[in-house]
Order: sequence, then structure tokens, then C-alpha cells
Amino acid sequence: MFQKLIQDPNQSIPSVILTSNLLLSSITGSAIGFLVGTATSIKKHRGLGFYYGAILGGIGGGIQSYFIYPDASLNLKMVSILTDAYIYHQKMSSKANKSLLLLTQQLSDIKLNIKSLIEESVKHTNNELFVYINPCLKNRLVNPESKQLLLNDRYKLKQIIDQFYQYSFKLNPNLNVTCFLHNVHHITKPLVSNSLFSYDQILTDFLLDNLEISLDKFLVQNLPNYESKKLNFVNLINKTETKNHEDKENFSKFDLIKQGKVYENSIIGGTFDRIHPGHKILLSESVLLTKNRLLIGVSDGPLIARKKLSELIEDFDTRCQNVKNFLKLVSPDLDVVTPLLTDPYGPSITEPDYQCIIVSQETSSGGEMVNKKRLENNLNELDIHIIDLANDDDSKTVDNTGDEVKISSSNQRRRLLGTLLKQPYIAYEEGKPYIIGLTGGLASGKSHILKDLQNLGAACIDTDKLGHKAYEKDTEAYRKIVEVFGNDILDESRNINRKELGKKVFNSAEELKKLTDIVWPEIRRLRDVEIEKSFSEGYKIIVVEAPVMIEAGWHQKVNEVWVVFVPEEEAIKRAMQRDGSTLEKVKQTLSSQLSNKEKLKYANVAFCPLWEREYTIRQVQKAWNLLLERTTKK
Ligand SMILES: CC(C)(COP(=O)(O)OP(=O)(O)OC[C@H]1O[C@@H](n2cnc3c(N)ncnc32)[C@H](O)[C@@H]1O)[C@@H](O)C(=O)NCCC(=O)NCCS
Ligand SMILES: Nc1ncnc2c1ncn2[C@@H]1O[C@H](COP(=O)(O)OP(=O)(O)OP(=O)(O)O)[C@@H](O)[C@H]1O
Repeated sequence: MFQKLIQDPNQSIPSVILTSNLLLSSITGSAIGFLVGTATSIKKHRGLGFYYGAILGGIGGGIQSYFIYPDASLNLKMVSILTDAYIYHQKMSSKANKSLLLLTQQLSDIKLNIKSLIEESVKHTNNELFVYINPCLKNRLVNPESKQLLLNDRYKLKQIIDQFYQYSFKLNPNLNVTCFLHNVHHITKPLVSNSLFSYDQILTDFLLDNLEISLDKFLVQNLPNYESKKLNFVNLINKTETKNHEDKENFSKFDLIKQGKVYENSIIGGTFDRIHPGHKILLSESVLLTKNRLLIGVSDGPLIARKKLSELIEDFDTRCQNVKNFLKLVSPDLDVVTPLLTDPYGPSITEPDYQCIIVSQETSSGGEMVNKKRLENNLNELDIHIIDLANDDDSKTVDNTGDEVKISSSNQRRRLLGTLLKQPYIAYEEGKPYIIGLTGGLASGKSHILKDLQNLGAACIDTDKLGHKAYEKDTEAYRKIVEVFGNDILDESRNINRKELGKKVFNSAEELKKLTDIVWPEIRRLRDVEIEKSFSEGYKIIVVEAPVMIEAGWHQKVNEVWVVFVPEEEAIKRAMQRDGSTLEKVKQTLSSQLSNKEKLKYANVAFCPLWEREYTIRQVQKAWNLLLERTTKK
């Protein structure tokens, strides 16, 4: 596929190169460059060959002109030509962060070109892709009086957007794609200017045919902030697919869009953690079926407690907001409500004014149960629309630890392990040690991870060991402890008997605080000595393991907090097995620590050693590699 820079308000365009060829010197240079460029790229990119050729030509011309015409202004012109060519080249090869893809063909043509359109759009975009399908656009440019029309083939539209979400995820799972569904039930006003929608590049299938000026006018009238932007404008020229996709016809019985149905109000339900393409397809098909109101039950509490890596599920308000934000962009006229769902039915079995429920192949039985309950409650049955499951092609190759084959939130959560969840508290500074505070609950597996990090090259400090040091006879802390808790905590050799001391403090928060007020400052002092020592020995990354790091407030001085967690039942099992402790004692210790969820709020990186050891090591290796990247840059 060939792309062309067709408009750039601020930069002179490469046609300057061609017109400047009137200069004899650069014609010679360009010709040589063109030949060289073409020859080097003869197989694939003759276009690129030309650009490189033009650049080389410019250089050739420049050198020539320097010798033939020692005229300064001419040389300046040469420099400007070269600069233009360079800027153009950079734009051609660089990606924008956010693109708006403007599709103006008929839906059947878009469908035929769909794969290559998605491939090109993904290739040109780093973070966010907004897709605006408006086949009326061409007509309106030729004849601005012509009317906007509704997109009445909603089934084709559904097939197109489903593909957009699925295939773009396969090509780049980190790209956030949003397909606007305007002009489906109503003629929607211009695209909503919204803080959630901005773009720095327009991609389009629109062939210009001397309509640049009207296109520009249209964009000024219809796109937020268009005028003020310096846009890269990339034209995607169609390449009809040689192979037609097979339409999935098997589920057409449950495909109410295919049957041409439209409803006033519909219902869906879900957890919607880290909205993924499966959710986007569910929400978009709901939009295609619903004219007025969409009720979306959002699960929380008991419904999500047993989900895999539930500790990493976004909080309820964030999930509701994300769903609303998505729909605000996709279908600004739709009324959206997101009540709390603590059982699989929620308001779906008590609200009379709804006609349709949208589910997936895996939750279709939930739809049937809703209808059963509605009948019991003397309410109308809902029509059930079933969407296909969007599959995750990477799931089997990721880690073989139970990833689901469908695109799922739990796969997404698992992929977060070992990655940077939020920016470091203190950025890396050359010449200073980089401190990682490693923390986690009882028996979560911190010690193993500390060992792994040591094997990878970090200096490791175990604050538990420093704690023991702080209790040693005749230290400052020792004297204070005896003073506060009395001689009966000492054994015959006048060492502190930690068991006896434990008896005094573990049942009283007040007594425990007296102890930690003495011991924690001492541990902190010893830790700083160890950090200095390791740094002077040449270690750049120093990991300090501290089970109570956050409780003690030590996280405020570290560059990053890394949190290790396993579900509480698992931690109890492991602690009882490892230490031979009673259930009661383990529970008591756990209750004196912050919960996993609380700790994870501070986490820059999280690990979950719930599966085979090998998989934990892989999480640590991933975290280490990423850490090296951010501590070697600048
Ligand atoms: C009990 C419910 C709400 C819990 O939701 P769940 O935890 O499964 O939500 P999740 O966020 O994972 O998914 C939300 C919806 O998207 C669907 N979905 C998830 N992944 C995919 C995928 N890859 N492809 C297609 N659809 C997907 C789910 O099947 C579900 O229908 C739900 O699954 C259910 O049973 N729905 C049917 C009944 C219903 O809608 N009740 C609530 C009415 S208010
Ligand atoms: N993947 C795993 N599967 C099963 N058991 C594990 C796994 N990883 C660690 N364990 C076990 O869990 C227990 C806790 O691990 P570890 O001692 O590393 O935890 P910790 O966080 O350092 O604990 P604490 O802070 O309580 O001393 C150990 O007995 C360990 O062998």
C-alpha cells in the first residue's frame, strides 16, 4: 500500500523538490540520487527509493552548486530543499500517537478492504485510533447541500467494527481503538468535542480528486479543534482483499441486528475491568440495537471476589466511568445508566421498561435466567442477542498458566504482572543508588523474589535480619525496649526473648506501637548504612525487602514500591505449612498487616507467585529487564 502526504499546512511539501529541479545542478544530483534510490529498493518501495533519491539528489545538487554557483542565496535554497525532504521523510516514517481514521467508502467496500485498512491504520498509530465511518462524506463534499443519511445496514456496520476491534488487538494489543457509531439511529451532530477525543493525524481512504478545499472546509466544520492542529494527513489507498472473509452465519438465529431489530431500551451486564475488545464489541452491538437507553449492570463485591487476580481489578467507580466514557464517544445521544450488580440479575429482573438483553456465547444462559425471573415477576421476556466471543490469539503462548482463549480481563491482569503499573515515585538519577522497596503480606513469597533479584544482579537487603540486629544486646534499641517492657522479656543470658516480647505486644495496638516506635527508626538507620555500603561496592540497584514497608512509611523514600501478593486463603495455607502455626495465629498476623488491595495501591510493580515457580521467575525477569531500561536512559 502506498501512502501520500497530501496536506501539511505548515511545511512546504516535497513538490518543492520537483519544481526546484529547474536548477540545473540539482537536476543532475537528483537524477543520480533517484537512480541510486530506485536501485536500492527496486523490490518493494520504489516510492521510498524516490524520496531517498531526492534527498541524495539534493545533496548532489548542493555540492555541485557550492562549486559551480558560489552564490549564498542559491545555497540557502538548497539547504531549505534538503530540510523539506528530511522533514517529509521523517513524517512518512514516524507514527502519530492518536489517529482519526476517516472512512468514506460504502460499507460493502470498507468490508472488502477491511484487513488492509486496519493494518495500515495500526502501522501509523502508536496509542489511540478513532474510527469515523461516514460514506455520505464524499457526496457532501461534491454537493454540500446533500443530506446526511442514516447508516441503515447495521449488520454490515457490526461486521466492520467487530473486525476493527478484533484484528487491531491481534496486531497491537496496546492500541486503544474506538469506532464511532454516529448516524445509526439519529443523524448525530458533528463529532463531539471532548477531552477524551483528540488526534494528531488523520488517516483516510478518501481520494482527493480536487476536493481538498471542500474536505478541509468539512473538517473545520465537523471535527473538533481541526483548525488549530498541525496535522499529518495520510491517504490510505484501497487494496481490495484478494480473499473474501467468510461471514459467520452460524449464530444468525441469535443475531437480532441481522434480523433488523431495534429496541428502545436494552440491558447488559459485566465487570468491565480494563475494557477490552470483547467488551467493546458487546457495548457496540448494544448501541446498534438500542435507540434510547442502555442499562449496564456493573459487578462488584461477591461477584468479583473469586475472579483470578481480583486484587488487581479496577475499582467500581473507575470501571463505570470507563464504560460511560467509551459510550459517550461511540454514541453521544444514548442514555446510559450503570447500576451496581452484586448478583447476576440486578435490576434486569425488576425493571419493566426494557425489551432486549445482550449477552455473549458464554453468558447466554445468564440471559435465559433473567427471562425466567422476569416471567416470575410478571414482566415481559427480553429478546436475547448473542455476540460471538472474541479470541485472544496470544493466550496460549503467553505463559501457559491458565490464560483463557477468549480475550479476557483476567488475561489482561496477568499480563500486568512484572510491568510498570505507575511511574516511579523518584526518577532515576545518575550517581545515586536506585532503591526498590519490596513488600507483601505474610508468606506471599517475598524471600524467593528477593533471591531472584539478587541472582539478576541487585544488591538485596532483608530488613527482617536488620530487625534481629536491632534487638542485639547492649544496643540503643535494646536498652529502650527493656526500659519500656521490663526485665521479664529477657532470658537467662539477658537476651531479648522475642516470644515473650510478642506476647506483650501482639494483642495490643498501643503496646505494638511503643515497640515499633523504638525498633523501626533503628532498622531504618541500619538499612541506610547497608544501602551506602552496597552502593560503594558498585551496586546501582538496591532492593530492600520490608514486610511492613508501607505500614512503617518507608515507601516514601524509595524510588519504587514492588508488591508481592497471593490471595489471602493461599497465604494462610502457606504460612501454616511453612511455620507450623495455627490458623488463629496466622489470621492474627494477617490482620495486623495492610490488605493486598491496600498495598497494591502503592505498587509500581506487582508480582503474584501463585503458579509454578518458573512463572514467578518470568515475572521477575520481565520486571528486571524493564527496570534496566528505565535506569539506563539518560
Ligand atoms: C454476571 C455477569 C453480569 C458478570 O459479568 P462478567 O464478570 O462475566 O463480566 P466481564 O466484564 O468479564 O464480561 C462482560 C460481558 O462481556 C462478555 N465478554 C467478555 N469477554 C468477551 C470476549 N472476549 N468476547 C465477547 N464477549 C466477551 C462477557 O461474556 C459478558 O457478557 C454476566 O457475565 C452475565 O451473566 N450476564 C448475563 C446476565 C446479565 O446481563 N445480568 C445483568 C443484568 S443487569
Ligand atoms: N509458587 C509457589 N507454590 C507453592 N508454594 C510456594 C510458592 N512460592 C512460594 N511458596 C511457599 O510459600 C511460603 C512463603 O514464601 P516465602 O517464605 O518466600 O514468603 P515471604 O513473603 O518471604 O514470607 P514472610 O514475609 O512471611 O517471611 C514458603 O513456604 C514457600 O515455599
